[in-house]
Amino acid sequence: MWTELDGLRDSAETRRISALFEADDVRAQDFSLKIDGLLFDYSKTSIDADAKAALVRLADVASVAAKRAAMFAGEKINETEDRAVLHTALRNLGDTPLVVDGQDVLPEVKATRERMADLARAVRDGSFPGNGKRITDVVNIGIGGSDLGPLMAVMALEPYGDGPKCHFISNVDGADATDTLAGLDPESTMVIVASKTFGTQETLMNARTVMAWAGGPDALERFVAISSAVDRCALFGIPAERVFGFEDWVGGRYSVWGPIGFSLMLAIGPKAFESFLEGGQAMDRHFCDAPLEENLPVLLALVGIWNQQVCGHATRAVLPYEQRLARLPAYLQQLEMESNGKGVALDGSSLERVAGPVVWGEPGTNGQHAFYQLIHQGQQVVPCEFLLGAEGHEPALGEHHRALVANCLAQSEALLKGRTEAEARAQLEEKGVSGAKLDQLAKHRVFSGNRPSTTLVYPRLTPYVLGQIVAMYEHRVFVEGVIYGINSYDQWGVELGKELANGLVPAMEGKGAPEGASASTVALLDHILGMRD
Ligand SMILES: O=P(O)(O)OC[C@H]1O[C@H](O)[C@H](O)[C@@H](O)[C@@H]1O
Repeated sequence: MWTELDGLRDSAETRRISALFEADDVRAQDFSLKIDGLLFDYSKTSIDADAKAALVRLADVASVAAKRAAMFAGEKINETEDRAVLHTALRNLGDTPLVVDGQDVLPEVKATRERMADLARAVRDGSFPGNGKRITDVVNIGIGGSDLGPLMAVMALEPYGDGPKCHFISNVDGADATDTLAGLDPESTMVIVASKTFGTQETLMNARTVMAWAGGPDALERFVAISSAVDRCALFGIPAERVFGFEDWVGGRYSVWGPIGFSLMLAIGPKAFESFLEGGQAMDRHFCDAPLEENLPVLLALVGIWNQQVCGHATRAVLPYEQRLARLPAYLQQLEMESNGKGVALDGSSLERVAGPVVWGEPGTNGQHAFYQLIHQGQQVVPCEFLLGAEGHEPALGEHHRALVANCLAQSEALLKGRTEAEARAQLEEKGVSGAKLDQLAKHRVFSGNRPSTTLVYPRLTPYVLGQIVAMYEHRVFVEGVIYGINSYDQWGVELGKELANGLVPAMEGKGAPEGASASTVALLDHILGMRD
């Protein structure tokens, strides 16, 4: 399956991206895609026509189209957990039945969304709780997929946030609850306990702490629970009318579209939330209908595969030139690395290739003043994914947005072109530097260039556009997972640490280290216990 691509490695290694532009006047058009207001430019990569054809064939041979159909049809493609993968149903606003295990799942999804919208409207217009103070603040307690999606989206859509202010508690570190609750009034704060399993240690501990802060069980009237284990919510004391359930075919890191997104719905209102869903659904339609070579999530995945498997780049940086997407890299770290950071194929055999790169990033322009040094001159190449809005939300600050765009475009240009030693020397000579100093300094000012990047331009970060972008990344993960032959929808790799942590809690209470603990862990425990009062 990989032979054709592997055969392109040698030519890819010697090729310069700038030469591809010199040889092809329309490269920028041929290696970019425009759909529904989005422009995805992948011309600043080393992919040429042969490489693109080989990549598309790879997707074809891997049966991306058939597996995509199976996912959307509700087949149990999450084989290790025997589940369907249907987060797309949460943003399916149509009426065509979607049958899973003999039942159309859409009416229930819609009914839950309507119940959420009713409560959200009541909170936002002040009619909830009715007998007390108006809700001004919302605290979402959750972690991983029950935190990162809504947190990222609430922040991204701040200009649409005309509802209560949302806060997020995730870390089991008591500092998170302490600092988040500081200054909040329990009587005007709604608390959302969000956990797919309703069994996550951090979330339940934080929920108990926040309940005590709010005034004990009486405060439960301002609590909401979100879970796919609704019976456990009742045990916690949250009444059924404020419990929003979802099915196990929604993976945690894919769950922002449904009840887990309730904080977002409270912040921006049900109408704007629906627009977020519409953006996601539009991307679903494009993903299902467009041919592989003109399919945005497919191309995004293939560029990633090229960079990692052919060019050997082990990481990728996500660099949004949009301050409000500051948490997008963290969100994508879970989405991509928890989904595709695997070592075995679906059938249990070891993967022959390393699947799933390390994903990291920060918003521009801040990153420029921190780690871009390595990106430009470090010896390991980091493919960069730039995201950029053609317009911002601050028309009065147009100067800022112009500078933002200029910086983003300048970075991909610098990565592509670099600076030769001759150019560096000429610049220094102009400044009057000469002799040995010139020889030395010129070397430090050389940029190899030829470093790949992609740029996604969107019109403006609206709820619809955010929906498009998030769904695009979800489908990229799917395509990469299919090509690697893995199950992108389980996460067994997080379990061992949880089990060991449970065993270590008693040790922290002075009951001795668990049997079999390593000498290092025993010594660390002794040291920590010895330092405590
Ligand atoms: O939503 P919860 O059931 O509380 O799970 C929260 C998170 O915990 C886990 O350990 C998983 O690695 C994540 O995929 C999940 O999103």
